[in-house]
Amino acid sequence: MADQNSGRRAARNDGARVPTVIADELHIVYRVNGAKSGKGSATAALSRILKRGSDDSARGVRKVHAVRGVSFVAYRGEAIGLIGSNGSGKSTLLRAIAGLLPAEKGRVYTDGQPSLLGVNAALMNDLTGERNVILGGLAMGMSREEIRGRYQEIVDFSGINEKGDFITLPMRTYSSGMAARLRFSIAAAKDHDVLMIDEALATGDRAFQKRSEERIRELRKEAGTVFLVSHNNKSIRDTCDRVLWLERGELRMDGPTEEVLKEYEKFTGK
Ligand SMILES: Nc1ncnc2c1ncn2[C@@H]1O[C@H](COP(=O)(O)OP(=O)(O)OP(=O)(O)O)[C@@H](O)[C@H]1O
Repeated sequence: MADQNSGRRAARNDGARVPTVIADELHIVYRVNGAKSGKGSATAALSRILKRGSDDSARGVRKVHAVRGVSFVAYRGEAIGLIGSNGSGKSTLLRAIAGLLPAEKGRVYTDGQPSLLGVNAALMNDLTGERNVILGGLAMGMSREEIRGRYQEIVDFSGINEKGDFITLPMRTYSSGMAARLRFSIAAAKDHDVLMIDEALATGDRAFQKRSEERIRELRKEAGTVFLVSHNNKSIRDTCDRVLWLERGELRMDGPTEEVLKEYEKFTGK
C-alpha cells in the first residue's frame, strides 16, 4: 500500500493538483415504468402495450431529470461535502460518479475505481459480521492476508463487540446503526482513490462519529478524495474543506465550506 501511495504523494509534493473526478455537463435521468397518473385499469395497460414502439411518454414511462448539467473537478487530498434539500440529486450524483448510473448527457471521468460506501461492500444479512468483514474486504479487492491483518482493527473500529460478542451473530440481528458502522469500518479499512460516503456519519453515536472523522482525515492524507453527503452541517464543517450545493439537480454553489454553508443556511432559514 505504501509503495502505491508514494507515487501519489510525490505528485502532490510537486505542487501539482491531481484531478481524481471530473464531471462535465452531467445529466442523469431516471425512467419510471407505468407511472402515468390515474390510469391503472386493465384496458389502459393493454392500450399501453399496444402502443409499444412509440415514444416514452405514450408508453407510460415517466422521466425524472435528477441531475442537470453539473460540472466540477475534484482533486486528490480534498474532502468535498455534498449538500442540498431532499431530492436535490446528491445521492444520484454519487451513484453516477461510482458508475452505477449511466449519463443521459455529458460525462464523468474518474481516476481509479471510486467506492460508494454501503454499495460496494455487498454485505449479506444471513452471514455473521465476521464473514461479512471477509466478504466486504474481498469485494473491495483486498487479499485474504490483508483482511486477516486488518480484521481486528476493523472490528474494534466498528465498536460492534463493545456490548457483547455480536460479530459472530448474523447481520440481520444488528440494529441499522450497528450495520452502518460495520459497513463504514470495512470500507474505511482500505485506502481508496475516491471514497464516497452517503450520510454514514449521521448513524453512529458521537464516539463513532469522531473515529470516522479521524479516519476520513487519514484517508485524505493517503492522497485520496472523499465525498460526503450529509444533512448534518456540523459533520460537513468538521470533515470537509469544500462544498458542492445542489438544488433541483443543478449545482448552485461550489466553494470553501464556510462560504457555501453560510449561503445554504440563509436559504434553509437556519
Ligand atoms: N430510483 C429512482 N427512480 C426514479 N426517480 C428517482 C430514483 N431515485 C431518486 N429519484 C428522484 O431523483 C431526484 C433526486 O433524488 P436523490 O435521491 O438523488 O436526492 P437527494 O438529494 O440524495 O435526496 P435526500 O436528501 O432526500 O436523500 C428526486 O426527485 C427523486 O425522486
